[in-house]
Amino acid sequence: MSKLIILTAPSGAGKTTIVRYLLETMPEELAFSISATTRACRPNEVEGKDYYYIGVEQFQKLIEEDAFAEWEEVYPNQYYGTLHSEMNRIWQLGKHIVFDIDVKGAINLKKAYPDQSLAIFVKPPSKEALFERLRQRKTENEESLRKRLAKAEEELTFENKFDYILVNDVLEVALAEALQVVRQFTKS
Ligand SMILES: Nc1ncnc2c1ncn2[C@@H]1O[C@H](COP(=O)(O)OP(=O)(O)OP(=O)(O)O)[C@@H](O)[C@H]1O
Ligand SMILES: Nc1nc2c(ncn2[C@@H]2O[C@H](COP(=O)(O)O)[C@@H](O)[C@H]2O)c(=O)[nH]1
Repeated sequence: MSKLIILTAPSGAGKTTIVRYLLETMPEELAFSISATTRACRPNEVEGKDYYYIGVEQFQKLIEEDAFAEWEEVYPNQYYGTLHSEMNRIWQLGKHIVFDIDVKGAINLKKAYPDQSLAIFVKPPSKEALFERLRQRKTENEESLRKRLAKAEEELTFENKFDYILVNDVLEVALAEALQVVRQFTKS
């Protein structure tokens, strides 16, 4: 049976880094769920690989058409969502689906697929480390950085809602632990 591996965390905790490693290490078994988003494409990102970049109007039309398995307005006027069509695409490949989604989206997806999903909360070693990682990544301007840090404060209180808490302190340790947990889950 195809399974759902959901990685969630406050912005900057390292879930994209961990997701990329899992996909590179288990390419035959795992595929990434490419979300739709209304946020702008970053210089290092690729349409149809990192996200499907769409406008707010199109996003709202898709909501009305019930095209999303889950969606959230993660930041004001920035929508992100998992399309049913994307999940079907990966199921047709016969692979397990890996998600990189926000905390509320992860809770909703887990509720929708309780028997076949593993929801992993990636936890930074400290708030200071999280803030520093986000600043160092240099993807955000002052305003979006402030919004992400404010939201992170709230999201850090949700860790007990998930199946597994993965502390991402030393990256190599976290990657090895993530791989072990995912291998065990996909075999079960
Ligand atoms: N263990 C670690 N130690 C130091 N830096 C790290 C570690 N893990 C990830 N990073 C770095 O921290 C930054 C944030 O990581 P990443 O982009 O993976 O976070 P994220 O949780 O996916 O954030 P977002 O939700 O904003 O997309 C990146 O620059 C990444 O290289
Ligand atoms: N609920 C959902 N959240 C999603 C989805 N795709 C990504 N995300 C989350 O949004 C934030 C911001 O991402 P960024 O790429 O702008 O840094 C982060 O927490 C992602 O995990 C989705 O389909 N649904």
